[in-house]
Amino acid sequence: MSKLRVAVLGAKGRIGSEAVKAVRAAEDMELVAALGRHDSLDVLASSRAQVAVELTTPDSVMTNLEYCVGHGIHAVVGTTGWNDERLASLGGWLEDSPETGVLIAPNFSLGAVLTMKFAQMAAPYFESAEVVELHHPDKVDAPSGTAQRTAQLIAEARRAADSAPMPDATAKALEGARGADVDGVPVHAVRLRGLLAHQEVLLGGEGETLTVRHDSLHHISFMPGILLGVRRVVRTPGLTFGLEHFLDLG
Ligand SMILES: NC(=O)c1ccc[n+]([C@@H]2O[C@H](COP(=O)([O-])OP(=O)(O)OC[C@H]3O[C@@H](n4cnc5c(N)ncnc54)[C@H](O)[C@@H]3O)[C@@H](O)[C@H]2O)c1
Ligand SMILES: O=C(O)C1=N[C@H](C(=O)O)CCC1
Repeated sequence: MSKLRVAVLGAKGRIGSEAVKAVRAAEDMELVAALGRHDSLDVLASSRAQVAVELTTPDSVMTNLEYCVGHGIHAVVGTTGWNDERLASLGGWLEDSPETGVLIAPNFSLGAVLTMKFAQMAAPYFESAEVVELHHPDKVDAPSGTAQRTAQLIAEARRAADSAPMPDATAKALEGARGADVDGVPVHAVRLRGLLAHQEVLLGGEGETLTVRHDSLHHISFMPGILLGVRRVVRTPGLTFGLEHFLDLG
């Protein structure tokens, strides 16, 4: 069976350099290109890449994806910065290239995907829910893509259950003290040397709390998800948002 021809964009970055190693080590894949910020995207076409693993920065990801989708190159995207406007642009490009698949995964680690799932399941059963994400201080965006997605899933689950508004008597606060409001869910971001990527979902009800915590301690934690994404995206046209769609989580 022929190997999947894979390119990595952001190949010199923290996660990109780990992805280069993971693709090289995968028996069913061939690393055909490893692009940095100043490399031409035309290397993707000339190297006949079938899948691009996009691990760059929020200011680069859209240009890269427009090129990939326009050239029928499937993409597995870990880069953050997604909003409705960006998703609509991507949707338009995919309409013009209906056989191309794009996976956007706010988090590739299994534990983080499960954290989001558990938070979504638990949210309707508690009065209060807040998200705390903790990352290394070189991260350029806040709150994390994972925390934003987690908050959206909590909000969707609470809406579906017709939950009452969360109790919060705060009448006076320093700006930022209650975190960012993501779809009505407070999200707090910590940046601390020594950390990599961590998240706690705090849920509270009368007389009890539930905390769901996940820790990525090394970038290797994201690799099985990236490789799974590469294998699945080539047979999944259109946009898939979230690695959970490629996992059998019930
Ligand atoms: N989804 C996940 O599981 C996951 C996990 C870790 C990081 N991330 C995200 O991945 C992104 C990268 O994170 P990082 O910590 O590796 O950052 P980083 O700054 O270490 O790496 C980004 C790399 O991309 C390069 N780059 C920028 N523009 C480029 C372009 N046009 N073409 C090719 N390369 C380009 C930069 O020079 C840099 O080397 C961030 O958005 C981060 O939040 C996602
Ligand atoms: O280190 C990062 O940067 C990470 N980014 C993603 C996010 O913003 O959720 C995933 C976790 C690590």
